[in-house]
Amino acid sequence: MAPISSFLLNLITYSNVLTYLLPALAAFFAIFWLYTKSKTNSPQLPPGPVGLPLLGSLPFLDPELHSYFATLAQTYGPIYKLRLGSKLGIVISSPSLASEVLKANDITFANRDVPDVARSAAYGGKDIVWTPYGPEWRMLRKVCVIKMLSNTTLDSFYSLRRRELRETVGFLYSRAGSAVNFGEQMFLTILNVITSMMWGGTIKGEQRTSLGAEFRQKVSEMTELLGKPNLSDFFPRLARLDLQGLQKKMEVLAKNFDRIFDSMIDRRIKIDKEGEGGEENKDFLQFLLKLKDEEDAKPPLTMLHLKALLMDMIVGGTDTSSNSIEFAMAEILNKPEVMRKVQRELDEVVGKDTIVEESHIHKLPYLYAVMKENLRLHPALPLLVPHCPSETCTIGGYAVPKGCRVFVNVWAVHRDPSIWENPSEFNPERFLDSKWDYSGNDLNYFPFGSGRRICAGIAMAERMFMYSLATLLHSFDWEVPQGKKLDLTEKFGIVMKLKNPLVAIPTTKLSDPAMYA
Ligand code: HEM
Repeated sequence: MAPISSFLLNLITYSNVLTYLLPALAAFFAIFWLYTKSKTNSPQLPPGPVGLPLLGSLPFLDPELHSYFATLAQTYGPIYKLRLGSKLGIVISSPSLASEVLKANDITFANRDVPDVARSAAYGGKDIVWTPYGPEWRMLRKVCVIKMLSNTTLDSFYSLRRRELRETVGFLYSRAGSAVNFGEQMFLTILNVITSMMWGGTIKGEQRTSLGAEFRQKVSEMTELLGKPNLSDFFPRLARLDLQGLQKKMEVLAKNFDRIFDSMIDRRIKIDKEGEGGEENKDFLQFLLKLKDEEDAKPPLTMLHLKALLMDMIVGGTDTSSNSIEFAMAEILNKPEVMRKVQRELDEVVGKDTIVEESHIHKLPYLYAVMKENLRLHPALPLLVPHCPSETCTIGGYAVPKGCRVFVNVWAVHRDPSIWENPSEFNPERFLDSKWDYSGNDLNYFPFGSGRRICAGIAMAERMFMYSLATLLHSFDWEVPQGKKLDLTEKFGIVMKLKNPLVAIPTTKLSDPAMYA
Protein backbone atom coordinates (compact mmCIF):
# COMPACT_ATOMS: atom_id res chain seq x y z
CA MET A 1 0.00 0.00 0.00
CA ALA A 2 2.74 2.41 1.00
CA PRO A 3 4.58 2.45 -2.35
CA ILE A 4 1.25 3.05 -4.17
CA SER A 5 0.31 6.04 -1.99
CA SER A 6 3.76 7.56 -2.27
CA PHE A 7 3.64 7.05 -6.05
CA LEU A 8 0.24 8.84 -6.16
CA LEU A 9 1.50 11.68 -3.98
CA ASN A 10 4.51 12.18 -6.20
CA LEU A 11 2.29 12.17 -9.24
CA ILE A 12 0.00 14.85 -7.74
CA THR A 13 2.98 16.99 -6.70
CA TYR A 14 4.59 16.57 -10.09
CA SER A 15 1.40 17.49 -11.88
CA ASN A 16 1.08 20.57 -9.53
CA VAL A 17 4.52 21.65 -10.56
CA LEU A 18 3.55 21.37 -14.17
CA THR A 19 0.19 23.04 -13.76
CA TYR A 20 0.99 25.88 -11.35
CA LEU A 21 4.58 26.34 -10.44
CA LEU A 22 6.17 26.45 -13.88
CA PRO A 23 3.72 28.98 -15.33
CA ALA A 24 4.04 31.05 -12.15
CA LEU A 25 7.83 31.03 -12.45
CA ALA A 26 7.63 31.86 -16.14
CA ALA A 27 5.29 34.78 -15.39
CA PHE A 28 7.61 36.00 -12.63
CA PHE A 29 10.68 35.96 -14.91
CA ALA A 30 8.72 37.65 -17.71
CA ILE A 31 7.63 40.47 -15.38
CA PHE A 32 11.14 40.79 -13.97
CA TRP A 33 12.58 40.95 -17.49
CA LEU A 34 10.03 43.55 -18.58
CA TYR A 35 10.68 45.59 -15.44
CA THR A 36 14.47 45.58 -15.88
CA LYS A 37 14.05 46.38 -19.58
CA SER A 38 11.75 49.29 -18.85
CA LYS A 39 14.23 50.50 -16.22
CA THR A 40 17.14 50.41 -18.62
CA ASN A 41 15.06 52.17 -21.31
CA SER A 42 13.80 54.97 -19.07
CA PRO A 43 16.20 57.90 -18.84
CA GLN A 44 18.87 57.76 -16.18
CA LEU A 45 19.91 60.58 -13.91
CA PRO A 46 22.67 62.74 -15.37
CA PRO A 47 26.27 61.99 -14.37
CA GLY A 48 27.87 63.84 -11.52
CA PRO A 49 30.38 63.67 -8.67
CA VAL A 50 29.79 60.83 -6.23
CA GLY A 51 30.18 62.83 -3.03
CA LEU A 52 30.11 61.50 0.54
CA PRO A 53 27.40 59.31 2.03
CA LEU A 54 24.57 61.42 3.49
CA LEU A 55 26.25 64.77 2.74
CA GLY A 56 26.82 64.27 -0.98
CA SER A 57 28.78 67.16 -2.48
CA LEU A 58 27.95 69.63 0.28
CA PRO A 59 31.41 69.61 1.91
CA PHE A 60 33.07 70.32 -1.45
CA LEU A 61 30.98 73.30 -2.58
CA ASP A 62 33.11 76.33 -3.33
CA PRO A 63 31.50 79.58 -2.12
CA GLU A 64 31.89 80.95 -5.67
CA LEU A 65 29.17 78.59 -6.87
CA HIS A 66 28.84 80.01 -10.39
CA SER A 67 32.49 79.46 -11.36
CA TYR A 68 32.69 76.20 -9.38
CA PHE A 69 29.66 74.86 -11.26
CA ALA A 70 31.25 75.94 -14.56
CA THR A 71 34.42 74.00 -13.67
CA LEU A 72 32.43 70.87 -12.82
CA ALA A 73 30.67 71.14 -16.20
CA GLN A 74 34.05 70.65 -17.89
CA THR A 75 34.25 67.19 -16.28
CA TYR A 76 30.62 66.08 -16.24
CA GLY A 77 29.17 67.90 -19.24
CA PRO A 78 26.43 70.48 -19.79
CA ILE A 79 23.97 68.66 -17.51
CA TYR A 80 25.04 67.01 -14.28
CA LYS A 81 23.66 66.14 -10.91
CA LEU A 82 24.88 67.07 -7.46
CA ARG A 83 23.70 65.46 -4.28
CA LEU A 84 23.24 68.16 -1.70
CA GLY A 85 22.31 66.30 1.47
CA SER A 86 18.89 64.80 0.75
CA LYS A 87 18.28 67.29 -2.05
CA LEU A 88 19.11 66.64 -5.68
CA GLY A 89 20.60 69.54 -7.62
CA ILE A 90 20.77 69.57 -11.42
CA VAL A 91 23.11 72.02 -13.12
CA ILE A 92 22.53 73.15 -16.70
CA SER A 93 25.32 74.97 -18.55
CA SER A 94 24.56 75.02 -22.27
CA PRO A 95 22.19 77.10 -24.43
CA SER A 96 20.42 74.08 -25.93
CA LEU A 97 19.71 72.50 -22.53
CA ALA A 98 18.74 75.87 -21.03
CA SER A 99 16.30 76.16 -23.92
CA GLU A 100 14.85 72.70 -23.13
CA VAL A 101 14.30 73.79 -19.52
CA LEU A 102 13.14 77.38 -19.96
CA LYS A 103 11.36 77.20 -23.31
CA ALA A 104 10.37 73.67 -24.41
CA ASN A 105 9.36 72.66 -20.85
CA ASP A 106 8.61 76.16 -19.61
CA ILE A 107 5.43 75.34 -17.65
CA THR A 108 6.91 72.28 -15.94
CA PHE A 109 9.94 74.27 -14.80
CA ALA A 110 8.06 77.49 -13.96
CA ASN A 111 8.15 76.58 -10.29
CA ARG A 112 10.60 77.31 -7.53
CA ASP A 113 12.30 75.20 -4.90
CA VAL A 114 11.63 77.70 -2.11
CA PRO A 115 14.55 78.07 0.31
CA ASP A 116 13.59 77.92 3.95
CA VAL A 117 14.61 81.52 4.63
CA ALA A 118 12.61 82.82 1.64
CA ARG A 119 9.37 81.81 3.33
CA SER A 120 10.14 84.14 6.22
CA ALA A 121 11.41 86.86 3.91
CA ALA A 122 8.32 87.00 1.73
CA TYR A 123 5.31 86.40 3.94
CA GLY A 124 5.37 82.63 3.53
CA GLY A 125 6.48 82.88 -0.12
CA LYS A 126 3.43 84.95 -1.14
CA ASP A 127 5.41 87.11 -3.58
CA ILE A 128 6.07 86.80 -7.32
CA VAL A 129 9.53 85.31 -6.99
CA TRP A 130 8.56 82.32 -4.84
CA THR A 131 4.87 81.66 -5.55
CA PRO A 132 4.39 78.43 -7.54
CA TYR A 133 3.21 78.71 -11.11
CA GLY A 134 -0.61 79.06 -11.13
CA PRO A 135 -3.47 81.60 -10.85
CA GLU A 136 -2.04 83.38 -7.79
CA TRP A 137 1.36 83.88 -9.44
CA ARG A 138 -0.34 85.05 -12.68
CA MET A 139 -2.38 87.62 -10.75
CA LEU A 140 0.71 88.97 -8.92
CA ARG A 141 2.78 89.06 -12.09
CA LYS A 142 0.01 90.88 -13.97
CA VAL A 143 -0.32 93.51 -11.24
CA CYS A 144 3.43 93.98 -11.25
CA VAL A 145 4.32 93.89 -14.94
CA ILE A 146 1.25 95.49 -16.49
CA LYS A 147 0.24 97.96 -13.83
CA MET A 148 3.43 98.84 -11.99
CA LEU A 149 6.43 98.22 -14.24
CA SER A 150 4.97 98.78 -17.70
CA ASN A 151 6.49 101.47 -19.90
CA THR A 152 3.34 103.61 -19.57
CA THR A 153 3.43 103.56 -15.77
CA LEU A 154 7.18 104.07 -15.74
CA ASP A 155 6.77 107.12 -18.01
CA SER A 156 4.29 108.61 -15.58
CA PHE A 157 6.82 108.23 -12.73
CA TYR A 158 9.78 109.75 -14.58
CA SER A 159 9.86 112.90 -12.44
CA LEU A 160 10.59 110.73 -9.38
CA ARG A 161 13.55 109.00 -11.03
CA ARG A 162 14.83 112.35 -12.23
CA ARG A 163 14.57 113.93 -8.78
CA GLU A 164 16.48 111.06 -7.15
CA LEU A 165 19.24 111.03 -9.72
CA ARG A 166 19.63 114.82 -9.54
CA GLU A 167 20.07 114.46 -5.78
CA THR A 168 22.86 111.96 -6.35
CA VAL A 169 24.51 114.31 -8.87
CA GLY A 170 24.27 117.12 -6.32
CA PHE A 171 25.85 114.92 -3.66
CA LEU A 172 28.70 113.85 -5.95
CA TYR A 173 29.26 117.49 -6.92
CA SER A 174 29.72 118.33 -3.25
CA ARG A 175 32.30 115.51 -3.05
CA ALA A 176 34.04 116.26 -6.34
CA GLY A 177 37.77 115.51 -6.11
CA SER A 178 37.42 113.06 -3.25
CA ALA A 179 36.89 109.31 -3.22
CA VAL A 180 33.34 107.99 -2.97
CA ASN A 181 31.96 104.50 -2.52
CA PHE A 182 30.33 104.23 -5.93
CA GLY A 183 28.15 101.19 -5.19
CA GLU A 184 26.79 102.77 -2.03
CA GLN A 185 25.69 105.84 -3.98
CA MET A 186 24.09 103.72 -6.68
CA PHE A 187 22.28 101.56 -4.18
CA LEU A 188 20.88 104.59 -2.40
CA THR A 189 19.80 106.15 -5.70
CA ILE A 190 17.99 103.02 -6.91
CA LEU A 191 16.49 102.38 -3.51
CA ASN A 192 15.17 105.93 -3.34
CA VAL A 193 13.77 105.64 -6.86
CA ILE A 194 11.98 102.41 -6.01
CA THR A 195 10.70 103.55 -2.64
CA SER A 196 9.61 106.86 -4.19
CA MET A 197 7.59 104.97 -6.74
CA MET A 198 6.14 102.73 -4.06
CA TRP A 199 5.24 105.36 -1.52
CA GLY A 200 6.85 108.58 -2.74
CA GLY A 201 3.59 110.41 -2.35
CA THR A 202 3.36 109.10 1.17
CA ILE A 203 6.55 110.38 2.82
CA LYS A 204 8.83 113.23 1.95
CA GLY A 205 12.06 115.08 2.74
CA GLU A 206 14.30 114.09 5.62
CA GLN A 207 12.21 111.08 6.48
CA ARG A 208 12.70 109.64 3.00
CA THR A 209 16.48 109.93 3.26
CA SER A 210 16.70 108.28 6.65
CA LEU A 211 14.41 105.48 5.54
CA GLY A 212 16.77 104.89 2.57
CA ALA A 213 19.75 104.45 4.86
CA GLU A 214 17.79 102.07 7.09
CA PHE A 215 16.81 99.91 4.12
CA ARG A 216 20.27 99.64 2.63
CA GLN A 217 21.72 97.50 5.37
CA LYS A 218 18.64 95.32 5.59
CA VAL A 219 18.39 94.62 1.85
CA SER A 220 22.06 93.57 1.72
CA GLU A 221 21.60 91.27 4.70
CA MET A 222 18.48 89.80 3.16
CA THR A 223 20.03 88.96 -0.23
CA GLU A 224 23.06 87.56 1.58
CA LEU A 225 20.86 85.24 3.67
CA LEU A 226 18.91 84.17 0.57
CA GLY A 227 22.14 83.11 -1.14
CA LYS A 228 23.73 81.26 1.81
CA PRO A 229 23.75 77.42 1.60
CA ASN A 230 21.40 76.35 4.38
CA LEU A 231 21.36 72.87 5.99
CA SER A 232 17.61 73.29 6.52
CA ASP A 233 17.16 73.16 2.73
CA PHE A 234 19.40 70.15 2.24
CA PHE A 235 17.99 68.20 5.20
CA PRO A 236 14.36 69.37 5.48
CA ARG A 237 13.81 67.16 8.53
CA LEU A 238 16.32 69.30 10.41
CA ALA A 239 14.72 72.56 9.31
CA ARG A 240 12.95 73.21 12.59
CA LEU A 241 16.33 73.10 14.41
CA ASP A 242 17.61 75.96 12.23
CA LEU A 243 21.16 74.75 12.85
CA GLN A 244 22.85 77.79 11.30
CA GLY A 245 20.41 80.28 12.80
CA LEU A 246 19.66 81.70 9.34
CA GLN A 247 15.91 81.40 9.70
CA LYS A 248 15.98 83.34 12.95
CA LYS A 249 18.08 86.12 11.40
CA MET A 250 15.68 86.34 8.45
CA GLU A 251 12.66 86.54 10.74
CA VAL A 252 14.18 89.52 12.56
CA LEU A 253 14.90 91.26 9.24
CA ALA A 254 11.46 90.52 7.84
CA LYS A 255 9.82 91.92 11.00
CA ASN A 256 11.77 95.15 10.50
CA PHE A 257 10.53 95.46 6.94
CA ASP A 258 7.01 94.62 8.03
CA ARG A 259 7.04 97.40 10.62
CA ILE A 260 8.07 99.91 7.96
CA PHE A 261 5.47 98.61 5.49
CA ASP A 262 2.76 98.89 8.15
CA SER A 263 3.62 102.48 8.92
CA MET A 264 3.66 103.38 5.18
CA ILE A 265 0.30 101.70 4.67
CA ASP A 266 -1.24 103.50 7.67
CA ARG A 267 -0.01 106.83 6.35
CA ARG A 268 -1.31 106.16 2.87
CA ILE A 269 -4.75 105.23 4.19
CA LYS A 270 -4.78 108.38 6.32
CA ILE A 271 -3.78 110.63 3.41
CA ASP A 272 -6.48 109.13 1.20
CA LYS A 273 -9.10 109.48 3.95
CA GLU A 274 -8.20 113.12 4.47
CA GLY A 275 -8.58 113.68 0.74
CA GLU A 276 -4.95 114.73 0.10
CA GLY A 277 -4.35 112.00 -2.43
CA GLY A 278 -3.96 114.38 -5.40
CA GLU A 279 -2.15 113.69 -8.67
CA GLU A 280 1.32 114.44 -7.33
CA ASN A 281 0.70 112.12 -4.39
CA LYS A 282 0.02 109.10 -6.59
CA ASP A 283 2.10 105.99 -5.89
CA PHE A 284 2.11 102.17 -6.20
CA LEU A 285 0.94 101.72 -2.66
CA GLN A 286 -2.21 103.70 -3.33
CA PHE A 287 -2.86 101.60 -6.43
CA LEU A 288 -2.27 98.32 -4.57
CA LEU A 289 -4.53 99.31 -1.68
CA LYS A 290 -7.34 100.07 -4.13
CA LEU A 291 -6.80 96.73 -5.82
CA LYS A 292 -6.87 94.97 -2.46
CA ASP A 293 -10.32 96.36 -1.79
CA GLU A 294 -11.76 95.11 -5.07
CA GLU A 295 -13.89 92.32 -3.68
CA ASP A 296 -14.70 90.55 -6.95
CA ALA A 297 -11.05 90.15 -7.97
CA LYS A 298 -10.12 86.48 -8.54
CA PRO A 299 -7.87 85.43 -6.96
CA PRO A 300 -8.06 88.38 -4.54
CA LEU A 301 -5.03 90.49 -3.66
CA THR A 302 -4.65 90.13 0.10
CA MET A 303 -2.71 92.35 2.48
CA LEU A 304 0.00 89.66 2.63
CA HIS A 305 0.28 89.70 -1.17
CA LEU A 306 0.48 93.47 -1.12
CA LYS A 307 3.33 93.51 1.39
CA ALA A 308 5.10 90.64 -0.41
CA LEU A 309 4.97 92.69 -3.62
CA LEU A 310 6.53 95.67 -1.86
CA MET A 311 9.27 93.32 -0.68
CA ASP A 312 9.87 92.05 -4.24
CA MET A 313 10.26 95.55 -5.55
CA ILE A 314 12.79 96.43 -2.87
CA VAL A 315 14.77 93.21 -2.73
CA GLY A 316 14.44 92.25 -6.42
CA GLY A 317 15.00 95.72 -7.79
CA THR A 318 17.76 97.36 -5.77
CA ASP A 319 20.81 95.10 -5.47
CA THR A 320 20.36 93.74 -9.01
CA SER A 321 20.34 97.16 -10.65
CA SER A 322 22.89 98.91 -8.44
CA ASN A 323 25.41 96.04 -8.54
CA SER A 324 25.11 95.94 -12.35
CA ILE A 325 25.80 99.66 -12.61
CA GLU A 326 28.76 99.29 -10.24
CA PHE A 327 30.24 96.43 -12.33
CA ALA A 328 29.79 98.50 -15.50
CA MET A 329 31.54 101.51 -13.99
CA ALA A 330 34.42 99.31 -12.84
CA GLU A 331 34.77 97.83 -16.35
CA ILE A 332 34.64 101.30 -17.89
CA LEU A 333 37.33 102.58 -15.51
CA ASN A 334 39.41 99.58 -16.44
CA LYS A 335 39.19 100.50 -20.14
CA PRO A 336 39.73 104.23 -20.64
CA GLU A 337 38.94 103.96 -24.36
CA VAL A 338 35.41 102.74 -23.46
CA MET A 339 34.99 105.71 -21.10
CA ARG A 340 36.08 108.08 -23.90
CA LYS A 341 33.65 106.52 -26.40
CA VAL A 342 30.71 106.71 -23.99
CA GLN A 343 31.50 110.33 -23.15
CA ARG A 344 31.95 111.27 -26.81
CA GLU A 345 28.54 109.78 -27.61
CA LEU A 346 26.98 111.68 -24.70
CA ASP A 347 28.55 114.94 -25.79
CA GLU A 348 27.20 114.44 -29.31
CA VAL A 349 23.69 113.38 -28.33
CA VAL A 350 23.09 115.40 -25.15
CA GLY A 351 25.63 118.20 -25.58
CA LYS A 352 27.56 120.06 -22.91
CA ASP A 353 24.90 122.65 -22.12
CA THR A 354 22.03 120.40 -21.19
CA ILE A 355 21.64 117.59 -18.72
CA VAL A 356 20.80 114.00 -19.58
CA GLU A 357 17.09 113.19 -19.63
CA GLU A 358 15.62 109.71 -19.77
CA SER A 359 14.38 110.46 -23.30
CA HIS A 360 18.04 110.45 -24.43
CA ILE A 361 18.70 106.84 -23.53
CA HIS A 362 17.34 105.37 -26.77
CA LYS A 363 19.75 107.52 -28.76
CA LEU A 364 22.86 106.09 -27.12
CA PRO A 365 23.75 102.86 -28.97
CA TYR A 366 27.27 102.65 -27.61
CA LEU A 367 26.16 102.97 -23.99
CA TYR A 368 23.46 100.40 -24.71
CA ALA A 369 26.17 98.03 -25.96
CA VAL A 370 28.11 98.70 -22.74
CA MET A 371 25.05 97.70 -20.74
CA LYS A 372 24.54 94.48 -22.69
CA GLU A 373 28.20 93.54 -22.54
CA ASN A 374 28.22 94.18 -18.82
CA LEU A 375 25.19 91.93 -18.31
CA ARG A 376 26.91 89.26 -20.39
CA LEU A 377 30.09 89.29 -18.36
CA HIS A 378 28.47 89.86 -14.97
CA PRO A 379 24.85 88.65 -15.07
CA ALA A 380 23.28 89.91 -11.83
CA LEU A 381 21.79 86.49 -11.02
CA PRO A 382 24.46 84.11 -12.29
CA LEU A 383 22.36 80.98 -11.62
CA LEU A 384 18.99 82.72 -12.19
CA VAL A 385 16.55 82.03 -9.35
CA PRO A 386 16.65 78.22 -9.14
CA HIS A 387 13.77 76.50 -10.96
CA CYS A 388 11.99 73.32 -9.88
CA PRO A 389 10.11 70.86 -12.11
CA SER A 390 6.53 70.05 -11.09
CA GLU A 391 6.93 66.58 -12.66
CA THR A 392 9.79 64.36 -13.75
CA CYS A 393 11.07 65.46 -17.13
CA THR A 394 13.68 64.40 -19.68
CA ILE A 395 16.33 67.00 -20.44
CA GLY A 396 19.23 66.24 -22.78
CA GLY A 397 18.23 62.55 -22.61
CA TYR A 398 18.54 62.47 -18.80
CA ALA A 399 15.88 62.28 -16.13
CA VAL A 400 15.33 65.45 -14.12
CA PRO A 401 13.16 64.35 -11.21
CA LYS A 402 10.18 66.25 -9.87
CA GLY A 403 11.07 68.52 -6.94
CA CYS A 404 14.82 68.81 -7.58
CA ARG A 405 16.60 72.18 -7.64
CA VAL A 406 17.64 73.24 -11.14
CA PHE A 407 20.46 75.75 -11.47
CA VAL A 408 20.72 77.31 -14.93
CA ASN A 409 24.26 78.66 -15.11
CA VAL A 410 23.74 81.73 -17.30
CA TRP A 411 27.17 82.98 -16.19
CA ALA A 412 28.82 79.90 -17.78
CA VAL A 413 26.82 80.24 -21.03
CA HIS A 414 27.81 83.90 -21.26
CA ARG A 415 31.48 82.91 -21.07
CA ASP A 416 31.34 79.90 -23.36
CA PRO A 417 34.25 80.24 -25.84
CA SER A 418 32.27 78.36 -28.51
CA ILE A 419 29.75 81.24 -28.51
CA TRP A 420 31.82 84.28 -27.56
CA GLU A 421 35.19 85.30 -28.91
CA ASN A 422 37.59 86.15 -26.07
CA PRO A 423 34.74 85.61 -23.61
CA SER A 424 36.42 87.11 -20.55
CA GLU A 425 37.25 90.38 -22.32
CA PHE A 426 34.93 93.37 -21.76
CA ASN A 427 34.22 94.39 -25.32
CA PRO A 428 31.01 96.40 -25.93
CA GLU A 429 31.72 96.42 -29.67
CA ARG A 430 30.46 92.84 -29.92
CA PHE A 431 26.95 94.14 -29.20
CA LEU A 432 27.05 97.17 -31.49
CA ASP A 433 25.59 95.66 -34.63
CA SER A 434 24.57 92.39 -33.14
CA LYS A 435 21.30 90.57 -33.06
CA TRP A 436 21.50 89.93 -29.31
CA ASP A 437 18.70 91.19 -27.16
CA TYR A 438 17.63 90.08 -23.70
CA SER A 439 14.08 89.04 -24.55
CA GLY A 440 15.00 85.47 -23.57
CA ASN A 441 14.37 84.12 -27.09
CA ASP A 442 17.98 83.25 -27.74
CA LEU A 443 19.48 81.14 -24.98
CA ASN A 444 23.03 82.17 -25.90
CA TYR A 445 22.35 85.45 -24.09
CA PHE A 446 19.69 85.72 -21.37
CA PRO A 447 20.77 87.90 -18.43
CA PHE A 448 17.13 88.37 -17.36
CA GLY A 449 16.20 84.68 -17.71
CA SER A 450 13.68 83.34 -20.22
CA GLY A 451 10.16 81.96 -20.38
CA ARG A 452 7.35 82.56 -17.92
CA ARG A 453 9.66 83.38 -15.02
CA ILE A 454 11.72 85.95 -16.92
CA CYS A 455 12.56 89.04 -14.84
CA ALA A 456 9.48 91.16 -14.13
CA GLY A 457 11.46 94.40 -13.99
CA ILE A 458 13.34 94.53 -17.31
CA ALA A 459 11.88 97.85 -18.44
CA MET A 460 12.68 99.45 -15.11
CA ALA A 461 16.19 97.92 -14.96
CA GLU A 462 17.00 99.18 -18.45
CA ARG A 463 15.89 102.72 -17.68
CA MET A 464 17.71 102.88 -14.36
CA PHE A 465 20.93 101.46 -15.76
CA MET A 466 21.05 103.65 -18.85
CA TYR A 467 19.79 106.85 -17.26
CA SER A 468 22.10 106.60 -14.21
CA LEU A 469 25.24 105.70 -16.08
CA ALA A 470 24.59 108.26 -18.82
CA THR A 471 24.08 110.99 -16.23
CA LEU A 472 27.14 110.10 -14.15
CA LEU A 473 29.46 109.85 -17.15
CA HIS A 474 28.08 113.02 -18.73
CA SER A 475 28.45 115.10 -15.57
CA PHE A 476 31.75 113.74 -14.24
CA ASP A 477 35.09 112.30 -15.18
CA TRP A 478 36.04 109.38 -12.99
CA GLU A 479 39.30 107.87 -11.81
CA VAL A 480 40.55 105.35 -9.32
CA PRO A 481 42.32 106.95 -6.32
CA GLN A 482 46.11 106.88 -6.61
CA GLY A 483 47.67 103.82 -5.09
CA LYS A 484 44.36 101.91 -5.29
CA LYS A 485 44.05 98.95 -7.63
CA LEU A 486 40.91 98.39 -9.60
CA ASP A 487 39.59 94.98 -8.57
CA LEU A 488 37.00 93.31 -10.79
CA THR A 489 36.75 90.09 -8.80
CA GLU A 490 33.19 88.83 -8.48
CA LYS A 491 31.60 87.59 -5.28
CA PHE A 492 28.86 85.01 -5.67
CA GLY A 493 25.47 85.52 -4.10
CA ILE A 494 21.90 85.04 -5.31
CA VAL A 495 22.74 88.54 -6.58
CA MET A 496 26.38 88.77 -7.60
CA LYS A 497 28.51 91.71 -6.51
CA LEU A 498 32.04 93.06 -6.67
CA LYS A 499 34.21 91.40 -4.04
CA ASN A 500 35.69 94.76 -3.11
CA PRO A 501 33.45 97.81 -3.45
CA LEU A 502 34.39 100.24 -6.19
CA VAL A 503 35.88 103.43 -4.84
CA ALA A 504 36.32 106.22 -7.42
CA ILE A 505 36.88 109.95 -7.60
CA PRO A 506 34.43 112.11 -9.58
CA THR A 507 35.63 115.40 -11.04
CA THR A 508 33.27 117.91 -12.59
CA LYS A 509 33.05 117.93 -16.35
CA LEU A 510 30.38 120.54 -17.10
CA SER A 511 31.22 124.23 -16.97
CA ASP A 512 27.95 125.54 -15.52
CA PRO A 513 27.55 124.75 -11.78
CA ALA A 514 23.77 125.11 -12.22
CA MET A 515 23.83 121.81 -14.10
CA TYR A 516 24.77 120.04 -10.91
CA ALA A 517 21.74 121.23 -9.00
C1 HEM B 1 20.00 94.69 -13.94
C2 HEM B 1 18.88 94.45 -13.30
C3 HEM B 1 18.17 93.12 -13.20
C4 HEM B 1 18.56 91.87 -13.64
C5 HEM B 1 19.84 91.48 -14.37
C6 HEM B 1 17.50 90.95 -13.29
C7 HEM B 1 17.51 89.60 -13.57
C8 HEM B 1 16.53 88.71 -13.15
C9 HEM B 1 16.60 87.28 -13.32
C10 HEM B 1 17.75 86.54 -14.01
C11 HEM B 1 15.49 86.74 -12.77
C12 HEM B 1 15.16 85.25 -12.63
C13 HEM B 1 14.62 84.65 -13.88
C14 HEM B 1 14.43 83.16 -13.72
O1 HEM B 1 14.39 82.66 -12.62
O2 HEM B 1 14.35 82.48 -14.75
C15 HEM B 1 14.70 87.83 -12.24
C16 HEM B 1 13.48 87.67 -11.62
C17 HEM B 1 12.73 88.73 -11.14
N1 HEM B 1 13.06 90.07 -11.19
FE1 HEM B 1 14.72 90.86 -12.00
N2 HEM B 1 16.51 91.65 -12.64
C18 HEM B 1 16.87 92.98 -12.59
C19 HEM B 1 16.13 94.02 -12.06
C20 HEM B 1 14.86 93.91 -11.56
C21 HEM B 1 14.03 95.02 -11.14
C22 HEM B 1 14.44 96.50 -11.24
C23 HEM B 1 12.86 94.50 -10.66
C24 HEM B 1 11.66 95.19 -10.09
C25 HEM B 1 11.61 96.41 -9.63
C26 HEM B 1 12.96 93.04 -10.79
C27 HEM B 1 11.97 92.15 -10.41
C28 HEM B 1 12.05 90.78 -10.59
C29 HEM B 1 11.01 89.85 -10.14
C30 HEM B 1 9.71 90.22 -9.42
C31 HEM B 1 11.44 88.56 -10.50
C32 HEM B 1 10.71 87.24 -10.27
C33 HEM B 1 9.95 86.83 -11.52
C34 HEM B 1 9.15 85.54 -11.33
O3 HEM B 1 9.58 84.65 -10.59
O4 HEM B 1 8.11 85.43 -11.96
N3 HEM B 1 14.18 92.73 -11.35
N4 HEM B 1 15.36 89.02 -12.49
